[in-house]
Amino acid sequence: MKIESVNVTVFQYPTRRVSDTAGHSHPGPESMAKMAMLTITADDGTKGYSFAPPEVVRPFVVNTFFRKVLVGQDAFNRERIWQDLAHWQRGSAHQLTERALSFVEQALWDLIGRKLNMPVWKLLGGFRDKVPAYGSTMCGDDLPGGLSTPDEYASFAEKLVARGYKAIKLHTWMPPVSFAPNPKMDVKACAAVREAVGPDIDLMIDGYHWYSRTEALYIGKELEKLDFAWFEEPMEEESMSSYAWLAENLSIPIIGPESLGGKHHSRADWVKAGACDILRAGANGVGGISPTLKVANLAESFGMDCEVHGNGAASLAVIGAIKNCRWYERGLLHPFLDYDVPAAYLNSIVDPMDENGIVSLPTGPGLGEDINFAYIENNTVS
Ligand SMILES: O=C(O)[C@H](O)[C@@H](O)[C@@H](O)C(=O)NO
Ligand SMILES: [Mg+2]
Repeated sequence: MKIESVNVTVFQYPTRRVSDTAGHSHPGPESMAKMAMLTITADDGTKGYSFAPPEVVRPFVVNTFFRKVLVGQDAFNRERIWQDLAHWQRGSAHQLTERALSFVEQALWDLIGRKLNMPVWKLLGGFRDKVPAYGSTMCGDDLPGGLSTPDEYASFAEKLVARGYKAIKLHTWMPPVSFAPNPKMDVKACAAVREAVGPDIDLMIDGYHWYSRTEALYIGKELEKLDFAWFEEPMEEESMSSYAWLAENLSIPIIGPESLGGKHHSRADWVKAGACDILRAGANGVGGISPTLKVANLAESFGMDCEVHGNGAASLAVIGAIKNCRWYERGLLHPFLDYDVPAAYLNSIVDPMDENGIVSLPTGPGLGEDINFAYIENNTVS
């Protein structure tokens, strides 16, 4: 099955998610956003798809890297294609990013799964067809009735538990929110949520990512009193020694790295340095589904869990194939937004959750996205 073409369709769709000046999403007025659908077509007509921000898979990236490496290759030689692209990253002047690599690799997996008429998670190992989800909140805000006070976090947490979630992760306040960063406010939000949901719900925090060691130590010690399940990205992840120091000084599990580059390579060094108790990798951030699987397998070899970063089909493809991931990150959630409503270009969401907080993995071929091709065709902008 030779790869014949790699194409990108950019289309617009309505959204109520806006980004702040640090790139974090919050609810906002409805606006039209743009999305790119990356399509890999094989010589027998089989197609594979992934969705990406248009700038990540812009024409320069597709023409300069994707087409030159993929076209003419056997689509089943996915690892060879991935290695060839990954090696080009060094000489790409930072134009071939981990995220671009992730999205083209995901489309390749989707193509393979569609060709074999099997879900990717089953192709990769088929460990499970269901997974418990944690509710991952948006970052805090200053929206009255939103996530602007500890009590509003507590009230939202109660709603999430009523919806079925058995675990909740708080993204707390970060700049540009006026009073952030604020370790004491972070702790107050965590304490209010623990008070509201009781002792049987797993709680985690993912707060401001640039605290000092002493600020992170203070928060961590307070979280231990609240029996939090993990402490995520409180400091700059480029400083692995800071995380090793923090993990040495706290009993609460430290999880990471999430946003650090270096794919599965950097994560091996984190394990060796004792910089985390739980590994983390996302299929959009470490170069795709296979590198995420490599991180999960590395973690398993050291008796560690690997909590997959982010929601979506690619995350589920990995989680369905491995044992050492306890949760699916379902989010990001906010009181003002209904997560269960699919985006206009999808007929249904890929991660439906029942009243017990269990997400059933997609049974369709490939990544299992229920794509509304007619909508995309009617809303194509380039
Ligand atoms: O806003 C962001 O940085 C991301 O959405 C991130 O917060 C979120 O994906 C995350 O950290 N999950 O663990
Ligand atoms: Mg995170």
